[in-house]
Amino acid sequence: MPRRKLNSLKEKNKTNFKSSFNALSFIPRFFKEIWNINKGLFLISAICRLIAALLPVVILWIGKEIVDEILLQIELSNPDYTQLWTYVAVEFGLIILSELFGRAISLTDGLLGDEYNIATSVKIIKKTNQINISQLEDPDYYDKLERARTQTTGRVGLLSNVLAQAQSIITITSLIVGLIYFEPLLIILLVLSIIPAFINEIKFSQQQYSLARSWTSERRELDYLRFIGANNKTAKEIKLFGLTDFVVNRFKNLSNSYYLLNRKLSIRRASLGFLFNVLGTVAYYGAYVFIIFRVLTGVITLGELTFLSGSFNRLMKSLQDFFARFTRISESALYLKDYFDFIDMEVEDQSQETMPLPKSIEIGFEFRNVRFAYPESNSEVLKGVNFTLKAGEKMAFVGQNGAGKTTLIKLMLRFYEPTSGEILLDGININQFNKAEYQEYFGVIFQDFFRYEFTLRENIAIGHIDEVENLEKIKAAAQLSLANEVVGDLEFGYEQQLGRRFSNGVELSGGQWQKVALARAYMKNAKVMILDEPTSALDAKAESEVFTRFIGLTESKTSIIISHRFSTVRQADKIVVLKEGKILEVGTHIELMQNKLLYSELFTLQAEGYK
Ligand SMILES: Nc1ncnc2c1ncn2[C@@H]1O[C@H](COP(=O)(O)OP(=O)(O)OP(=O)(O)O)[C@@H](O)[C@H]1O
Repeated sequence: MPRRKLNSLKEKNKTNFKSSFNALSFIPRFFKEIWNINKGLFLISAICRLIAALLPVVILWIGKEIVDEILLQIELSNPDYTQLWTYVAVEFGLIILSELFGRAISLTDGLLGDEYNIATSVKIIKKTNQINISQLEDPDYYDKLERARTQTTGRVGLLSNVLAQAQSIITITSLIVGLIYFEPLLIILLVLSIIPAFINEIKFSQQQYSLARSWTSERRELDYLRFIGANNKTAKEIKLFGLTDFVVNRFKNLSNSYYLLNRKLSIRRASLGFLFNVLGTVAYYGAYVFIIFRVLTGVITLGELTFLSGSFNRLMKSLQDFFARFTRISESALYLKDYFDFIDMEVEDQSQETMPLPKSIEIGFEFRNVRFAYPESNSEVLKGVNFTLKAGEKMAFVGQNGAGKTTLIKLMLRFYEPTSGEILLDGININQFNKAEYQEYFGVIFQDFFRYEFTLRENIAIGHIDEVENLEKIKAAAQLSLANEVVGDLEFGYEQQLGRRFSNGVELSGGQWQKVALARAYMKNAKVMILDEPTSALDAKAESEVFTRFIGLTESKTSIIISHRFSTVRQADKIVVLKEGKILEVGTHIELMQNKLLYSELFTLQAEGYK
């Protein structure tokens, strides 16, 4: 396993110095986003930093004046300390001010960071909604989404780092001006001692980013293993099947290989970093000895010694911080690039001229020689499918697992495009309609419907979220799907929190969840209703009742139901039997029973099972 990872590190995403620097070009856009989020707060932060940046050199200079003033007054027979105490008072005031600005900066950074965090999270959620289902199912796109989503804290850190960097530049410039004024030679010593450490930092941070990036999918796997190894949903199976060691070993193997690679890099980074920092300290003491000599030979005063050694020390520290921060910034900027890459991901152009959708369905849907293979897959899932679904007709799809039933629905809903062939609505290719408007036509409950850990009321309202406050409608939908039977057992009725993730949450049984999901279908007055195995977890009596109500309520509606239960299927007007991506038979229950092909075989098998 480790070998595979080492190779993958070499192969994947070899970012270099250039890409680190290139990523910095995203910073202006980043600041534009922050500026747009809260201009006032941003301005306050900038002003506080500007003032705070100039304070160190002013404080050092006052310190010099204090020392020189003390020395001057000591020499005098009739000393006057007014000036001295004024300097001390000013220094005291400045220190308090610097504390105040320091606090103001952390406060504004924190607030801006929070606002930015909220705004980007919202952006990511909205963008995810614009992206095609096919893109979301593609691992490469998913990795991008993952990096954009998980690096939010990194981007917030970037904000204060970049602002601190701007502040640092002003402080450094002011200290350099002071040093040049008294001892220009010291600058050269300073620069020489700091550059190697900077190059070292940049090189390693880039390598560490490269490693982290090339491990995006493995990190997803690690997250997944952590999830299945430690949560209440999988606990039953993990315990019963004794899977703990299996999950732990898999987790350990994967994380160890990352740990080893990262450790190697970190040790090299730390050792070289230490060596270069020692070089900095040597330079500092060299400068110190040099200044002491200058005082001893009477070239500079004791006050100037205080100022120079203070400035040199502060400057060295500031430069070290500056360079370390620079590498942190270029590292975070690479994550920023991931975020902007995701935000800039191309979405389908919705602005094209589209045909108006028919107000009501007159003719119906027609699948004409539809073939389809999932992206990145070589095998065709649908191999030339032809059928019509007339307006108002109730159709059932039947077929063994993997026959292509759900895929047909996904194509009808335009989650994917057929590889060839066409799907028509009232004679017009469904591609011609505005996608969002077209999808509004449908009320769909998928077999893998999501169990939202919201309240029961919200879970039902998901079907038409605008009606979330319309309890009457929600209750009516619950009655039709039998979800009202669930309500009686819940302490807080429709306001009951569902699922175990949050406090007071109650878990429902599989069948109860299905009744709740089914209620969603009744929330919307959709023109086409699609139920993809929505009743598999219901007991036989409940299913028959649910389906009779469904038929009754959707009498004038076009609908499709996918089910493996023939007692349900037989009630449909038309049954489509699929086998390995092809239509084997189409007809009513009676017609198909007379055909004596797959349908009658499966029906008889199931009927015998119930005897
Ligand atoms: N997102 C996907 N990417 C690649 N292949 C997929 C994807 N979804 C489904 N498939 C494949 O397409 C084939 C048909 O799947 P589909 O879900 O349409 O079957 P189904 O008839 O609804 O089956 P079931 O009765 O088990 O629900 C299967 O072989 C499946 O592996």
